[in-house]
Amino acid sequence: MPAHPPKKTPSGRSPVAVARRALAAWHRVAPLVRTSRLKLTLLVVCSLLAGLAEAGLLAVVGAIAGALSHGSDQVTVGVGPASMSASVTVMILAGVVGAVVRGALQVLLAFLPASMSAQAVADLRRRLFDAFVAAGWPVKATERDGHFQSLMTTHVNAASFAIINIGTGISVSLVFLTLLVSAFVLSLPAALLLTVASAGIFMLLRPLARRLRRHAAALSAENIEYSKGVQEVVLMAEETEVFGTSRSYLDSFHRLIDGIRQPMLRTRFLAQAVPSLYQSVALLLLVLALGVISVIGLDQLATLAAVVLILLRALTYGQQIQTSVTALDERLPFMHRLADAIERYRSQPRQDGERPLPDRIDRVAMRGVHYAYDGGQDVLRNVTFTVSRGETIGVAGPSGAGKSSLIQLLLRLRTPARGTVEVNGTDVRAFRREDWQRRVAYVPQTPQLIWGTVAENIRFYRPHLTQEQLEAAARRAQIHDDIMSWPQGYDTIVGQRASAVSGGQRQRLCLARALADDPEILVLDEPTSALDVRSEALVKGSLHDLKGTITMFLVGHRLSTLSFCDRIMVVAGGCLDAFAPPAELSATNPFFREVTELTRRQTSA
Ligand SMILES: Nc1ncnc2c1ncn2[C@@H]1O[C@H](COP(=O)(O)OP(=O)(O)OP(=O)(O)O)[C@@H](O)[C@H]1O
Repeated sequence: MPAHPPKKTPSGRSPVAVARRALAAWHRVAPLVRTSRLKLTLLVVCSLLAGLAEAGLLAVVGAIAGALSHGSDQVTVGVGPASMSASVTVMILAGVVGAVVRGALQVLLAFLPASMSAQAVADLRRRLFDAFVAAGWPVKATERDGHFQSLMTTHVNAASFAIINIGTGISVSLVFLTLLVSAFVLSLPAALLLTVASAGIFMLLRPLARRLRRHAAALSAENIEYSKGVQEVVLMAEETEVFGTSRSYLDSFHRLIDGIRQPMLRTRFLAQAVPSLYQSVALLLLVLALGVISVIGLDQLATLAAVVLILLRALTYGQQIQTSVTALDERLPFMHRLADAIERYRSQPRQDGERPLPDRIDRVAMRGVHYAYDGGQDVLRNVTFTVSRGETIGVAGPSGAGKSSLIQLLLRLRTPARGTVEVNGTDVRAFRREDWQRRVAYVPQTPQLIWGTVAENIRFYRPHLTQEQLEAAARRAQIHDDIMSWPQGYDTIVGQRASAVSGGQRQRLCLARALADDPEILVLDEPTSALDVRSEALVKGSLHDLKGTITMFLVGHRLSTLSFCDRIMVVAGGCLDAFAPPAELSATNPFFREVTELTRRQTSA
């Protein structure tokens, strides 16, 4: 759910509505171009200069044409009541200079939006990534699969084009206005007459333009659905490989593809057709100009030619404004989603403390801890225990009892709703998270490998770890011999889908990762549940060797995994039902007795 309802983009095509939409777009884009203020100012100045250069050039061209048609070698450019005369040669030279200046300004005007866009994309990706990384675990844990990838790629790309559209939009609007003002300055009556006439014709095209905008919005929505679908194709590749690609699976994806076809056809068609119609309007304007000439006579031919040329160019820019607004309409939903995501990540930052962690962690405890997900019912209730340094603790209990939730509180991934997690008698929230992360290690139930070498996987972005430390950790995790048997040893490339690494090897590689920085507390979530017998024996061997040297918390469904623990917590219905050595639990705890009996029967069957 977004942090707040998505802001609705104002609709309509009246100048007020377009201005409101442009403002809404600007509201979204402004934070992205904050670092490019100088470029933005340069864009405005260059646009005004380009408009003036173009208007001047067209006025000179019109005046030269007028002079040549009269057989005169003196060219007069009239600006309102004032006028300026020079020879044809001087005017042609002035025209060449004007054309070169305008060309140079246009190159700059193409460069500036591109440069602002590239800068904004880098800034946006950094902000998004930093916000995600700094967000608390509850936000990350609820992130939909593939959503973050989509934000960082598709959405950011759309935003980059939106910035180009905004830059181009600002530039062409200013050139358009400058040309319009120039036409009025040159000849008020001619400009007024032609503007009113063309505005009337444009009104006739408004329904088409409105339709184009509607289809563009529909296309944008379909594109977002489509990209979600594509993400799932890869994400679910293994499952569909196993379950098979049924007719309904194929049909559902084909429907996504077909859903885009109609809005795309309509948008692309209208995007082509509308500009052509605008060009037809321009031709109509020419015919109209001939009519005006016949009414006001040939005396003012030069000025009139300049006004017609300038207004024709202004029309082209008007059309570009239209194109920019349509493209922005397509891209704004992506920008709203990006802004919502950043807001959501930032709204729940990771909690941190200020005090350094004590040199020795002698005791870890929970006191009256309650926890509930998203304001729901308590899934942990009044959990209280103390564990001493070097103890090996098992965490057992039925499925859904709250074992993983308890472990997540211990890892500081989540914060208790009530009660405290304590270290040496002090609330753990008081201590720096960075210290906690360094001295508390974790091996999740399904550990993940990054795409990189074995050494990079064990080091896991901790550059201070030496090769010797990596190898020592690999030995403790009983994976060193396997690594040495691989062709490139510690330089062998592995990855999440690399077939060279078995499930058991992956588990032991991740155990080596956890051990590499000599943690004082090690938390393992079901470390052997998905392993073959040999891998399970190897992992168990490692854990036996670690016993007593490190404080260990071991979540396990199979009691065989927990049999070597000093004490076992039995979590049931969110409460700590029992906490005692395995032998004592066998005699006193019903859950423990039942599971022991079931395991015994399975083994003897
Ligand atoms: N992210 C979540 N949002 C909402 N409820 C959750 C979430 N994660 C777990 N729960 C609920 O909290 C309760 C405890 O779940 P938890 O995963 O801690 O149990 P568990 O003992 O580890 O289970 P299992 O052995 O099956 O992994 C369950 O009722 C579960 O549905």
